[in-house]
Amino acid sequence: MAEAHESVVLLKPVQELAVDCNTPPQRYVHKRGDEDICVNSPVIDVAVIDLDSVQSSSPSAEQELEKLRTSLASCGCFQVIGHGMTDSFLDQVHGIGRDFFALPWSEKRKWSRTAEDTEGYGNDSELSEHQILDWTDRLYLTTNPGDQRKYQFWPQNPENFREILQEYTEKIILLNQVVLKALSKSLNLQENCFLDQYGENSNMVARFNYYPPCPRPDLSLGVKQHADGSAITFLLQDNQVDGLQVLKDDQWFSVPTVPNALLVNVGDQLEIMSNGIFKSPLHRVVTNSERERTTVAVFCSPDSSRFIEPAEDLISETSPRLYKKIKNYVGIFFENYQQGKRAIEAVKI
Ligand SMILES: O=C(O)CCC(=O)C(=O)O
Ligand SMILES: [Fe+2]
Repeated sequence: MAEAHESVVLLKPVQELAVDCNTPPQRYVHKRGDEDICVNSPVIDVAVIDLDSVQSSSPSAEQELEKLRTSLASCGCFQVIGHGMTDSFLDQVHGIGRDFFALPWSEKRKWSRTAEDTEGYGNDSELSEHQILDWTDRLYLTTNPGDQRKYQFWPQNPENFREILQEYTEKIILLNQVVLKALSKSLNLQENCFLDQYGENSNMVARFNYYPPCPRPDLSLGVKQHADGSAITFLLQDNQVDGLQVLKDDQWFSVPTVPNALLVNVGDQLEIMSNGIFKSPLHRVVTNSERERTTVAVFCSPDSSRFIEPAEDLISETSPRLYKKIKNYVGIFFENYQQGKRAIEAVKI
């Protein structure tokens, strides 16, 4: 048991590897040509949507919804402001992640993932010996439903960690509802159309991502290219350091950080529910040699025991149903991910 724990889990944290490292170990190096790692990509213009305005009864609400639809069609994401969270609260959320990763390894490892679990503090899960590992350490925690939390992985250092993550979860639950209603309205659907598929026990997982400086940003990636298996991901970026890139028309673009905004990313499950109108974009994270970067992603999905499917009102003779009715998409996602495949392909009709 102890041995399994050591061999499966305690890959040396990237944060420790990065100390005095001139070049990343081979397991972290992408072959030239497989991943064209361009650190200085052009910046993409991601729309900034004001949720206050979307919810108002003024004519600007329609314009804002139109902007939302256009941005999603163009790059699969948008930035949201008017979400009701103050700068100082978002700083605190970011701060509990930054302060946690600043603790010595001996302290952080008290919340290490174990061989049996996907949650806790650790780095890339090694799924095969050929896998190229991501230049990142993570803290991965189920936050909702509350009775599925595994508090043995929730740090108590910094001491406000649990309290802030609890408050952030409550706010994201509400934000997720507002965003899903706006997305439905932007397609002229009943406002609860997507939300109804979520059920009572929507699933939320928070992932604190820490990217240490990397001596060769041209060789390694913070996160290799992927699409999210969620319905929606809310990403609190690092105000100081960029790194996220999104693929559009076969080209990588940098996603800028907008102060006090959360980046909303379409995941595969919303692609299914919208019958492919909203596309779950491929994205990745590049590194830099100068500065560490910390982000907080919250992945929101319908209750895993419920079936999801394309909204009935989006299906017609001219736009036939494109995806199967399925449940537990996150399970399907990881099964495919392990084989290096995109799960969304497996659920297409
Ligand atoms: O840290 C980032 O900028 C993005 C992370 C990401 O894509 C993920 O956690 O799925
Ligand atoms: Fe992602």
